[in-house]
Amino acid sequence: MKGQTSGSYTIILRLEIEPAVPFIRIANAVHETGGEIAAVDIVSKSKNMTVRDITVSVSNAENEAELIESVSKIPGIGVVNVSDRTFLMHLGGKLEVHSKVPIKNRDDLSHVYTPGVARVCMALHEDPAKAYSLTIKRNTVAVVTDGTAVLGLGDIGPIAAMPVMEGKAMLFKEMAGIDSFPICLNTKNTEEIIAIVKSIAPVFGGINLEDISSPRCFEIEERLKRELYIPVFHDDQHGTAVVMLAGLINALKIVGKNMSDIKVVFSGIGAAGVACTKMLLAAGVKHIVGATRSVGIVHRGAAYDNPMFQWYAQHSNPDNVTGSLSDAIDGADVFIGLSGPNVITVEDLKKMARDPIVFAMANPTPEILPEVAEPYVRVMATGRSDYPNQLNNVLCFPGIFRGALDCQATAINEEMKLAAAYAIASIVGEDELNEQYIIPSVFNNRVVETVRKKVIEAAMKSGVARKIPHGFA
Ligand SMILES: NC(=O)C1=CN([C@@H]2O[C@H](COP(=O)(O)OP(=O)(O)OC[C@H]3O[C@@H](n4cnc5c(N)ncnc54)[C@H](O)[C@@H]3O)[C@@H](O)[C@H]2O)C=CC1
Ligand SMILES: CC(=O)C(=O)O
Ligand SMILES: [Mg+2]
Repeated sequence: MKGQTSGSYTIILRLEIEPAVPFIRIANAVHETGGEIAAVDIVSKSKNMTVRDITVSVSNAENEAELIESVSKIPGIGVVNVSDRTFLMHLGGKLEVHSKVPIKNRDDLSHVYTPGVARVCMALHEDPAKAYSLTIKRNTVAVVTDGTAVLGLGDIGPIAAMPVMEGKAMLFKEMAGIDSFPICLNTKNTEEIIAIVKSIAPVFGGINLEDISSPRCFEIEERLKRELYIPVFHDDQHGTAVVMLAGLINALKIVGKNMSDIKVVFSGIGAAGVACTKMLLAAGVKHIVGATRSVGIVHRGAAYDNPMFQWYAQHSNPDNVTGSLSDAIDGADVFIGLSGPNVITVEDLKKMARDPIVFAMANPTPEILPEVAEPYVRVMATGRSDYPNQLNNVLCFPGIFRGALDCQATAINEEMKLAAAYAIASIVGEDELNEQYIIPSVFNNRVVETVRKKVIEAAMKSGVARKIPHGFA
């Protein structure tokens, strides 16, 4: 089946090719099945046989099978092996622990371990605050999940969640130099999760909650924030909201509209949808309507089991309209998708107000694909790295935690989140801003430092910083 190929679905075909077979036969077979050749390498060459690795982007598993069959049918070609680059990068996991001090002899050993270590233990026993200078606490964050809302894949459990959590830990390290560790819990019980996180908290300078489904995520975060003295941050709520706001600040400049005048429609009222709604309300948006697959447009007068839907009904939908997502989108200036794949259509986009802004942020498959939506929208963004305008919480969590850890903040509060959003938006200069560039790249090395600086300033101003880092007065 042909479809859109993706840089993240890449296979490597190792082929034995007899000399009589022209390469164009292979290229045609790949092309005809919808694959795209990304690279060709020679592994070995002899008089009778050339072994090549052909790296090919495919659209899905069905496309992969079709492509392999088509190539293997070419006379004089043998398919030796097929490997998947994404899986190869996960072999053995993506993280390891390094020690900072070499242990080469007994003397080293007696300092880093017993007997020397005992004196350090007793110093910490007398003054636990010294953990920030004498242990890994200063620079270590726990990435905690129960595997119940992993990307848009849903409740796939703690083991299946590991690759995402290892990925988040890598991003903390690569982007912000923060050490972090994936902690995937084999329980969905709210009280158990709270108790476990509180029990492991002594090791960590911060807790990043990840991919915990709503509405449990709200209580878990609220309780941990109240009961711990280190920052607790549910990334899917606040990291997403910060980045979404940054994107919207810039997108509105392009279309010449104000926060206070726009109508925003949300698909998905889970962790991310609720937090983004709160962030927009704080930023001055007055007209927000939210819908989900299960209950349609959330409105006053309906009885919802989910307590967050009750809250949502009270704080959105000023005209108290009812119906489906498709009804809600009528006349909307902005669509924000934090739900699941392919939930809106071109017909829905045609009903939006002038210069539609569409943030289809569901991962890995957005609410509508950019190539489908683009002819009908002015600004299009997704959560993915293979399209322009990547609105993904990775733009926020490394920098916001870097700032919070550096000033030993007791919390990450609203002031710090707003500061982070404006910091991210500010990186795209007025002269650079355009429909394809509303948000800086994840690889823009100014992002983390700019967010860190503004977050530290906001933490100091709002009274949650316990330490004034060097360079801040
Ligand atoms: N781009 C980004 O940075 C981020 C994107 N997300 C994406 O947002 C989505 C929701 O994440 P969370 O709020 O953490 O999950 P959640 O489980 O807390 O909430 C999901 C919400 O989406 C709705 N939903 C799920 N599948 C749907 C479908 N096929 N059609 C319509 N509604 C559907 C549910 O009813 C619920 O309201 C996921 O796809 C996730 O990958 C989440 C966080 C960050
Ligand atoms: C990006 C992210 O955190 C998510 O899709 O869940
Ligand atoms: Mg997430």
